[in-house]
Amino acid sequence: MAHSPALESAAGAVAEAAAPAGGPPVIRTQGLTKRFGGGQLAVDGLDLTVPRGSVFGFLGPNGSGKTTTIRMLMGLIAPTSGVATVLGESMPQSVTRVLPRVGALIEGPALYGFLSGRDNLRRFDSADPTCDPRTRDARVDRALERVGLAAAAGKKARAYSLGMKQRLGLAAALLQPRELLVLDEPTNGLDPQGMREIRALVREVAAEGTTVFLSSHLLDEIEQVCTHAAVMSKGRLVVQGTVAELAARAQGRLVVRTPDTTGAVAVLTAHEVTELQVTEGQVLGRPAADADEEWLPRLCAALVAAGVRVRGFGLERGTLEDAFVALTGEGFDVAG
Ligand SMILES: Nc1ncnc2c1ncn2[C@@H]1O[C@H](COP(=O)(O)OP(=O)(O)OP(=O)(O)O)[C@@H](O)[C@H]1O
Repeated sequence: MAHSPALESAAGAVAEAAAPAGGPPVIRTQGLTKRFGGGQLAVDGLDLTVPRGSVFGFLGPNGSGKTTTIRMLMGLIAPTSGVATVLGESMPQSVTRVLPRVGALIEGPALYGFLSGRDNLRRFDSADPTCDPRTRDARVDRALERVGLAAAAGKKARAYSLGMKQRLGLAAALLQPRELLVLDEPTNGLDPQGMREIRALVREVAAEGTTVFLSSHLLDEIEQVCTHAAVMSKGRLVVQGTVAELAARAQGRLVVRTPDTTGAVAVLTAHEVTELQVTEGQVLGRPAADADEEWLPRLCAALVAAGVRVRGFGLERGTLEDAFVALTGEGFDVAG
């Protein structure tokens, strides 16, 4: 996508509207940029603001720069330019102070296949110098319970399904209460039930006061669990804000149910409704961008006056997917 200054200023406006009422953001980046050795510009001038207490969805198609951003935020790779602060500290400079306050699941957990799920967690716990060894077993059991792996805890990790491995990774991130949980595509490879369970867990962790930052290429996932979202496309931030604000930017769709579709199309066209689609007993269309509140009842009256038998009439709410398509001018499932 060619970069649009209009989109950039729109992104800034929404970011300001979504800024927290009090307290510094949990994650903030300014001009964060990563150019890889081969010249690949993976992240380009990213200004991101993640409010404390949010469930923040980091959304974008494959290859849009999400993992590269997360790796910079976690101090795993250094940015080419720009700055990132996490929990008020500069990254990667303060990585040793910041990481104990963050639970992270990035690119799948590093597990020992020959160890059981429980022993893998014990290993993670013992690698953390802040964890008291005397309470280790209780912590490990609680984490296994939370992710639904208590019954499979004695099995070797190599016998785990992808979903079970993902849950074990999440259990590792949840061993200690954290201020921030960072999850890179946490539901990738899970079946619908597994996805629901992870989403429920994310809501639960957020309700306890942990800020959650999760990346996803699934729009409906973001709509279901996130309070805020940022949309990436080809390394650049397209927009960020609350999910409600973003969805509100998506234009609604007009739906007219009528047997008189030809007459309805004539009236809708005269009222500047575009992208008309006619199906059996129904006409769909896109209202003009500047349509005001009074436009809808006026249009309905015009349909009736033209003798169109209106059996149903209304505006359907726009989805985040509509917003994404409207903002980027591209479908969502394109590789970057
Ligand atoms: N180590 C690397 N060296 C060179 N290019 C890289 C490297 N890592 C990522 N890239 C490139 O940077 C771009 C962004 O990749 P990134 O993995 O951050 O995207 P993503 O949004 O997380 O996608 P995915 O969900 O597929 O991981 C891609 O074009 C990718 O090929």
